[in-house]
Amino acid sequence: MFLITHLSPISCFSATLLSSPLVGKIVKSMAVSEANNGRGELRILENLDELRTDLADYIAELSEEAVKERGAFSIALSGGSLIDLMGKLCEAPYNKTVDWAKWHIFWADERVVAKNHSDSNYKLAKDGFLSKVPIVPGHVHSINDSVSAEEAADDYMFVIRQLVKTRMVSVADISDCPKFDLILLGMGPDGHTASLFPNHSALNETDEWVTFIIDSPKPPSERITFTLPVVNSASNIAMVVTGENKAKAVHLAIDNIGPDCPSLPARLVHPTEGKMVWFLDKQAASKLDGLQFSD
Ligand SMILES: O=C(O)[C@H](O)[C@@H](O)[C@H](O)[C@H](O)COP(=O)(O)O
Repeated sequence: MFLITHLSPISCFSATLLSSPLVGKIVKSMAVSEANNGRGELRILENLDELRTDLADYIAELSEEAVKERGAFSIALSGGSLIDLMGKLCEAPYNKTVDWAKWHIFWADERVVAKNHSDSNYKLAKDGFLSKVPIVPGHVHSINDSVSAEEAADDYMFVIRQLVKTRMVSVADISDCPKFDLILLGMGPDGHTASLFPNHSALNETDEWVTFIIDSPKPPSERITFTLPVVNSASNIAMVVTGENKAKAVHLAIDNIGPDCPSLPARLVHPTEGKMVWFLDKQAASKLDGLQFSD
């Protein structure tokens, strides 16, 4: 029997593995993450409160490292439950200790609606996070909400290109893709992530950094999204997934399920040079192979 303990000292939940495949995968993936064949590090948290604290610690640490190394922290957000789960960053000690002036905010995906619309990921982040910490307004790179989805994707690519030129956003070593310090992603029960949905042609986009869709199965239908090459060029990717309704998708996205493995978008996320961490609560992790929870 093996014990996975995830790295944060405050998050003392552990899971027992009854068989070796999962632990083999975790150890292997952590060991070879730079070689790009793992599914990343798993952090399975006892409850949402612990997940919030662990996620805030993780983001704060990455911010500190990036600011120390290159004087800026480029972070891309998603929509959904993520913003609420990042909420501890607005509280002590993070609200005082994080170097907010160095943050540059982007969106891994955005719904093509007005910025004050209740569906807007910008509005969600602004109300739940950005308005509560001293981020420089000029460092918040939201999409152009007054044009079509296609134009909004082009505009957003242009914005990112300018920031890559000035190195506010780094560039990947082995492609010309932007290399965000951190991309935060959620996952739907169908395995979609950002606005990359199962069997959608957007999954095959390799020429553009940002693409658009007008037929999202999750409303609203019009969205723009980072493409897989951009997602996978990030220095760090956090996949934050909670709730029992995601357990099957988590299993399909992480476990070794053989050749018939469906092309689940979340499974296609694996950083080329960076690191990936899964933040899961017990419910979302409940269908992972060989995992049994000890109370
Ligand atoms: O704007 C969006 O719709 C998202 O970016 C999307 O990819 C989201 O992250 C997942 O659907 C998970 O959302 P929940 O965490 O709310 O389930």
